[in-house]
Parts: sequence; C-alpha cells; structure tokens
Amino acid sequence: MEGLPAGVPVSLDDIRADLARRKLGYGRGARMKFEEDELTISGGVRFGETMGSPIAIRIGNTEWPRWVDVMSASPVDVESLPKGRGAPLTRPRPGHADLVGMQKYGFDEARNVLERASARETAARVALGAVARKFLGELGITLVSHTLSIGTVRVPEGSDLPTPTDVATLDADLVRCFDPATSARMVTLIDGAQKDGDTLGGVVEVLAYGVPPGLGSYVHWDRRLDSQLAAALMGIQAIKGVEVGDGFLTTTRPGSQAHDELVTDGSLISRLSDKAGGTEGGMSTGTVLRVRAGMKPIATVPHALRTVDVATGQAAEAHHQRSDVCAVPAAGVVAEAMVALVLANSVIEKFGGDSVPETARNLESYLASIPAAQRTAQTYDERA
Ligand SMILES: Cc1cc2nc3c(=O)[nH]c(=O)nc-3n(C[C@H](O)[C@H](O)[C@H](O)COP(=O)(O)O)c2cc1C
Ligand SMILES: C=C(O[C@@H]1CC(C(=O)O)=C[C@@H](OP(=O)(O)O)[C@H]1O)C(=O)O
Repeated sequence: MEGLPAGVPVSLDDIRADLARRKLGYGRGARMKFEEDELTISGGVRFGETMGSPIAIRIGNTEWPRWVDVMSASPVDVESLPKGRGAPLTRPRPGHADLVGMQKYGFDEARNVLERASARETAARVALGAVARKFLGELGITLVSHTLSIGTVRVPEGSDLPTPTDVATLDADLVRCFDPATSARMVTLIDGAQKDGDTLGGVVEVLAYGVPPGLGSYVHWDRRLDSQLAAALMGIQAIKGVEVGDGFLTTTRPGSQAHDELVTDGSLISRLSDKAGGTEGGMSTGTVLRVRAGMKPIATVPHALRTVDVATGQAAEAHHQRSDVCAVPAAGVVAEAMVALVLANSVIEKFGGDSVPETARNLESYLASIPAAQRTAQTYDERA
C-alpha cells in the first residue's frame, strides 16, 4: 500500500482480527477451518506506526506445503503429482472463471485459472483495508458492514441501521445480520441449501460514519466517489450489482419523494432523510455513506451443474471438491475493506499530508473554512 501518511497506528493484531472476521459466517466451507493466515508486516511500519513509506504485508498460508509440487514454479513430472490435487481440471464450472480463463490464456485445464480467480485473494484486500481503516479512524471516520439479505430472506425495509459500535455484535451473529429474527431465517435457509446440495447469494451493506463532505468529484467521471465505490465493490469476486443509498428503489419514486430535502434550524442545515446514501454529484455529502453489493450464488454447486469435459468433448458434470454454501457474510467484510481503501484514497487526494496530524489539520481547516450558512448538522454536530 502506497501513499498513507506517517503515524497511523498499525499492529499485527489489528490485521489478524480483520482476517479472522473475513473467515466468519455460517455456510463457509471446510477450507476456512484448516487454513491459517500467517501474517508478516515486511515494510512501512516501525514500532507499531506507519512511516510514510510503502506498506508491505505478506499472508502465508499454512496449507501451502501440500501444494508445493502441484503449483511448482519449476517444471515437474505431471505423472508424479498426487492423484486428487494434481489431476487436470477439464470440467469447467458454469459461473466461475474456469472456461473463459482457459480460452483466454491457452490452458488445456483450469488449475492455473481457479487458484488465481479464487476469492482467497480477498485476504490481501482485507489486510490492507484494515490499515486503511486505522488511518480513517484517526480522522473520525468509522465503518461497519452487515448482511441485508441471503437468497430471498431479507431484513425488513426500514429496520435500524447498525453503527460502528455494533461491529462486535454483528461479528458474533452467524450471518452478520443486525436483525436477530431475520438472521435465524437466513441460517435455516443456508441449512436447507446445504442439504439440497445448493448454494446461495445475497446482499451486503457498508456504512461509513464521519465522512466529511466533498470527497470525490463532480468534475471527473473516474474520480466520482460513487463511481470509485462501484468499481471497488464490483471488483470483488461474484459481486454482480452495486447500489448507492436506496439505489434501484429510488428509481421507482417520483422526484418529489426521491431526494433528501434540506431544512435549517436557523444555524445548521439538515437533510430530512438519507435516501441518497451520502453522495450527491459524485461527492460525499457529509451524511452517513451507505452502499450495497449484491453477490451471486457460489458457482461450485455441489448438486453439480451441466458442463462439457474439454478433454473429451463429452457432456459432463462440473468439477466439485468442496465449496462454500454461502459466503455473503464474508463478502460483507471484504466490501468494508474495499470501501475503506476507496475512502482512504479519496481523503489523501483531497487533504494530502505526510503525517496523520498534518492530514487531520488539513481536514479540520477545510471544515472550518465552509461558510456558516452552508454547514450541515451531521458533519458539524458529530465532529464537535
Ligand atoms: C468471500 C468469497 C468466497 C467465495 N467462495 C467461493 C467458493 O467457495 N466456491 C466458488 O465456486 N466460488 C466462491 N466465490 C465466488 C467466486 O470467487 C466467483 O464466483 C468467481 O470468481 C466468478 O464470479 P465472477 O463472475 O463475479 O468473477 C467466493 C467469493 C467470495 C467473495
Ligand atoms: C480460500 C478462500 O475462499 C475460497 C474461494 C473460492 C473461490 O472460488 O472464490 C473457493 C473456495 O476454495 P476451494 O475451491 O479451494 O475450496 C473458497 O474456500 C478464502 O476466502 O480464503
């Protein structure tokens, strides 16, 4: 990670805690139980604080010794590989990267594709997201994520939103859902899918509190905050849709009911609602940022899907060793990390600073420079 100022408190325990959260969630497969993340910070941090230089984190995998031959960088005698792990994967899974990956890179089987296409890679994003979150925390910006729906089971419209003080409660919930009754129904649904040899997707929501107004841009399409958040969230494996605020629901409302009206108490401006999810014109508004990501069901369906064996050209069943039944709760933790990375980048872009106190000073002087008649209650009341 490049560009963070000096003075962000970072510890192995902080990063480990977030990596552990990524493994949470009812419906995750066996791999989460036997695989350990071995963490080393190899650059950019000294005595528990960032130094302004690039931060390098290595995540070793305790399972690697079993894969050294199968994924060897040097040529090996393929016949000598273990039967299971070393067997060519020629029955591509519909919905995964297997077939197109083989076509694109000229492989005759999918091992090279699936090891890299795997969401195992999100461990790296969560590790760096943990560092971004620490930086944002120094500036009073805090995040929380939760599960909104799994399959057809959804948190009722209008339910209370979690705040960052609810993170421990959410992490203790089997599916990281803030509504206990809905959580129980989600668990039952996952049990049913597992019994049927099926898999499930769902929707997660990330909230960021304490975001100052004006992050992002209305000038440049690629610097719009909503555009960056959408790209970051869509960049997570299996995410097929992103909503900012009420998203698609807003498209069904007449304009008179779609927007967050502004009122004043004579001193500060308030928004009467938060349908927009904390962005207007590609910039943060200073209200709670709220984004959602929709995940398709896991592609490795135990009740195997129809495919074609590319070694024989014959109809076949897609290969399946093991898989998650549902990884939506874990995707929420990954989404939180991606939002933290985008926000950290946007904060640096707007406020700069080589040390945390310098960035904080720049942020505070910007807020102080906003004329009294333009100040919004949430930003100024909460930061007071
Ligand atoms: C946290 C997480 C865990 C996942 N676990 C699995 C899994 O166990 N099996 C599987 O087939 N896909 C799993 N996926 C989804 C695949 O990575 C994804 O379906 C694949 O990359 C193709 O999706 P795409 O078309 O969006 O790229 C997981 C995704 C995430 C974010
Ligand atoms: C290893 C992780 O997730 C993996 C993501 C994944 C996929 O296809 O994306 C498939 C599964 O791996 P495998 O097919 O080897 O059992 C998951 O366990 C992880 O999140 O650390």
